[in-house]
Amino acid sequence: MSDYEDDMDVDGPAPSADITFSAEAAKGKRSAANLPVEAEDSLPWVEKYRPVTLEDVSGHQDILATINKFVEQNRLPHLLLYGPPGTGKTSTILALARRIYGVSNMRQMVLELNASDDRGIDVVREQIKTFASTKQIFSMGGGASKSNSIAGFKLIILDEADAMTNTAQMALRRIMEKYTANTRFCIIANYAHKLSPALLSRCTRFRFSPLKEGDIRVLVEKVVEEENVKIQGEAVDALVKLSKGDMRRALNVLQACHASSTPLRLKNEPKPPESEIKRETITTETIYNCIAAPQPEAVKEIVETLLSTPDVTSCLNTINALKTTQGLALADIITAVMEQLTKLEVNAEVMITWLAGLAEIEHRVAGGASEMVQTGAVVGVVRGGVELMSK
Ligand SMILES: Nc1ncnc2c1ncn2[C@@H]1O[C@H](COP(=O)(O)OP(=O)(O)OP(=O)(O)O)[C@@H](O)[C@H]1O
Repeated sequence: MSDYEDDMDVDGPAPSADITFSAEAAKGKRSAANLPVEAEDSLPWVEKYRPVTLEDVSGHQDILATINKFVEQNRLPHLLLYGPPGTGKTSTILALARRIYGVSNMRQMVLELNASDDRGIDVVREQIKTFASTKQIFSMGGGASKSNSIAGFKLIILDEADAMTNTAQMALRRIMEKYTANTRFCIIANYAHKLSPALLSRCTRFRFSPLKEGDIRVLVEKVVEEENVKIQGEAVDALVKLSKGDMRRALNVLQACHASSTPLRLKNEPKPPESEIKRETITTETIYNCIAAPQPEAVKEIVETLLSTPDVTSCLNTINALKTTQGLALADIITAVMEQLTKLEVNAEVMITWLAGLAEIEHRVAGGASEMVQTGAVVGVVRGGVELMSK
């Protein structure tokens, strides 16, 4: 679009040596594509399997189609990518930057800042100013084409922008206006409602929803094959379900379970060939333990006891015994119990008692209330609903 193309100005002072910027340095996020093979071995899988191109990003077809259209039309508005963690916001913008600039030019053209750093907006402003005003010293190449004029814009990625104060957001608004001539901003946040309306109105918004189980499964199965993970089919099902749309969580849990299923090696012992490593099989139980989610049998026992035992003390003892033996947190028990209760066919009054009661307890637990007292409250709420049934 012409309003983006006309006002490019890449002249300015020579690059300053003292600013630190890198497309992928923030939060230790690095692309496996740029690393030597030996280093890849010790990489967390979330980095090793981070999408390199936009085609590698799972799910979010509509968003990817629109972003691809922007590139084809030589148009790059300011972007806001928001949504829950581990859904591919950072990966998408890095893949887009790679597509626009090519790997070799990214260092010069992309500045990634973590907006929640406590360096303050003044430092951020200074970094942006220096970055935006430095001259572009590369000749287009390495994937970027000369006719592709959006490659002339610098890209500033502001991660975790929702952690910025209101004052910082106001300052950012000004900064965005000032450097629009040769710079585009991509704001990344978990919650759009924590961003000021003034910032929101300057960006084209994309909501990254939790990934579908099918999308998570495809990558998990690929990693299982490539890393020789020994895992039961049902354990993959449990992993995909318990990840709740968070791909980072799925890969981290899989890697942790794989590591714990691999026999320990002595410090100087060389790594044996893959075929000789005797790993234990990862089971559903391993996955539940690693995620620290209550095992389905434990939840079943808790729910059955709560529904069928009028003796409140006995209910409390059952929950407390399971909490101790399985190391469960009350917050996780509440979520699991609620999931089970909502599957029951009961009248509206009972269901409202359960839902409203458990929601309140969860809120209190999140605010630091005593687990012991709140465990009693769970028993009270569920039994209260059961008593209503018999009226
Ligand atoms: N849509 C996806 N397709 C493929 N891999 C993904 C996707 N989403 C997340 N991942 C995996 O999870 C890791 C974390 O993803 P990413 O950093 O893009 O998430 P994010 O949405 O930016 O999360 P946060 O809000 O916590 O910063 C990636 O390195 C990648 O391995």
